[in-house]
Amino acid sequence: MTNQNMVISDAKSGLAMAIAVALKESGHFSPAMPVVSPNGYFSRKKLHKKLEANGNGARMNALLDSMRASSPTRRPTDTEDHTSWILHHPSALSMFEEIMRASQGKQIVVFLDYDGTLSPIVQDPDRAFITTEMREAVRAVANLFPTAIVSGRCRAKVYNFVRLSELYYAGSHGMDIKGPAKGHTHRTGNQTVLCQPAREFLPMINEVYRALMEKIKHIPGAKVENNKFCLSVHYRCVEEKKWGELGDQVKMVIKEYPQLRLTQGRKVLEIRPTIKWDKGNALEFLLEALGYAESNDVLPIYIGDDRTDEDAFSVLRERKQGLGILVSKTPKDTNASYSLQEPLEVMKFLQRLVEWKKLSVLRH
Ligand SMILES: O=P(O)(O)OC[C@H]1O[C@H](O[C@H]2O[C@H](CO)[C@@H](O)[C@H](O)[C@H]2O)[C@H](O)[C@@H](O)[C@@H]1O
Repeated sequence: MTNQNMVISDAKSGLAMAIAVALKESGHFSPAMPVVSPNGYFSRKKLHKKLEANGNGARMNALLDSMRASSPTRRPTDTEDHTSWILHHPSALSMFEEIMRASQGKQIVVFLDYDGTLSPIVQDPDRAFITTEMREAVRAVANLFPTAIVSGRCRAKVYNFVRLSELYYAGSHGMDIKGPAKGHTHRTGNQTVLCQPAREFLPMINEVYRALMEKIKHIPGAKVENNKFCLSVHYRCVEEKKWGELGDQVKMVIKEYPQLRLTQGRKVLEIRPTIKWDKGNALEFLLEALGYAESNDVLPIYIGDDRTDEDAFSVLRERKQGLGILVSKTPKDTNASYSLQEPLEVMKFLQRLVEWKKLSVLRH
């Protein structure tokens, strides 16, 4: 990807705009710089004009822009864009044999995001169920490889959806990790893996949860979800004209808490501690707990659909180890190497992994 031709996801274009605004205001913006349009495609001229038209860039609501941009269904994807993106992020199903060849002699460890990866995205977060077939596919994988669910949801909630005691669960974006029930452990023996690096933030998170509930209760469709060590403010069911107001209320509440930060997911604002701990750290923690911290004999496979999964994809890139697989129907800026289109394809990939392992055991 050249500087001139920078492609970025819808979800990130709002942030890119905000960065461009900041650059312009700081005097560092030049029309010659590569930038991104709200369509996900770079047009230096257009953005420069837009900034000019806005006069004082500070008036632009960067958070609202970003919320708007995080709706991947807003524009149809250009076939050409998609074809070129797929060339760089081929389907993990069509490349299955090649992927498996790379795993020769290595221990596969499977990491799975939940929403949008194992369950389809639905309007009501409390009804994001996985199918029985998907559960069975995950169970079969977990019987053959150490397997973890890494989710933004609180651990208890994601466990209630998945209901498989043989898995590792990393809830609250990896800030709450627990190992499988006794009898299902891999190399961790009988030790309970437990990691809660944000424990001291619990009272603060609960306080902010109450404040947010109060502040947004008049906005129809808005919902705050308490994910224990972090909070999710959902706007999927909020009328778009109210998004600005919702964003303002959230910013107003969290400005009183400098130890908390705001990130974004799919039609959701996430409030989490400023500690440097994310899904990437959770992945590293689990590999270490399994005894593969410095090992070359491991092939971690991480499958996820959201921005927060990018932290884990980045870790795999940095380690030059393993496979990041992005679940997406549309081109997105990602650190993943492969793609799958939707949860149904994730299930097929998991089923194939199981078949492949069983066959390779028979062969040896
Ligand atoms: O890391 P994940 O397991 O992907 O969790 C991220 C967030 O997922 C959930 O919200 C998303 O899915 C909902 C159900 O499909 C959907 O209604 C919402 O718009 C999505 O953002 C979950 O409710 C959040 O708490 C998680 O942080």
